[in-house]
Amino acid sequence: MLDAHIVEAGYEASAGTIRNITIQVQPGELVGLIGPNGAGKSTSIKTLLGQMQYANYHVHIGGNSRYAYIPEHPVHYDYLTLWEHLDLAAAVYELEYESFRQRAEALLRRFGMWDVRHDLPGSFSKGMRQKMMLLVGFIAEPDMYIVDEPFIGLDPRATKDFLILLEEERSRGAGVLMSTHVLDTAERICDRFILISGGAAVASGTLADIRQASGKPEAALFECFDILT
Ligand SMILES: Nc1ncnc2c1ncn2[C@@H]1O[C@H](COP(=O)(O)OP(=O)(O)OP(=O)(O)O)[C@@H](O)[C@H]1O
Repeated sequence: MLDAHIVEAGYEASAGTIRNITIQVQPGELVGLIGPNGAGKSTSIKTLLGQMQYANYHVHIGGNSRYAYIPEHPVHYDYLTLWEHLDLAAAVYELEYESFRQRAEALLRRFGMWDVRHDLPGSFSKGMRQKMMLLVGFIAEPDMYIVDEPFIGLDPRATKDFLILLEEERSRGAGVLMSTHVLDTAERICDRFILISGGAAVASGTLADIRQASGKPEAALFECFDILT
């Protein structure tokens, strides 16, 4: 489980860009971090990961939990092939080789990347690089996924495969924190939401809680989003 309270964080000590955000994710739960451009979603995620230059926060990732971070913008090593990226992740997570190999093959085939496993990411399209990030994240079967805007760049088939895989991982007990702008999908798949606007949490809870905060008991998530941000 993930339990975090961010008092304040930002790019400079003099100007905190986010403040007072509490993020909790239980095993098997999918929590959506939503908010307009520049609201502070990525900053919140980078704070959890200890990547912000200036941050005053408390974060606890339960027990010996392993987590995977799937970044919004793909990051890769130019001279490692797709397979070598997976192999590197397997080494970092200390996976047993044979089970790693089987899982890697299954994931690569599932996402249509088996035939390009020995290619360098420089030859991949944007969406293929994004898929590579998903595969690197999924390879270790971690206890917690922290995913920053996964949908931009994925085609409908990859989006569907990603959502099915996420569901499987959740039923195994993995928790997920996911930032996204794709509100109709978020409404369908998230258990709870944290709505961030202007660097602070303006509402959080289930869809019913968010509706209540927006004063519209029947509204879709995007209508609540419009009212609250
Ligand atoms: N590298 C940076 N240097 C300085 N300020 C930054 C930097 N990146 C983001 N910011 C500022 O931090 C604030 C929060 O940005 P953040 O990237 O967390 O927003 P976001 O909610 O993830 O937005 P988006 O939906 O556009 O990805 C914004 O005001 C932004 O201008």
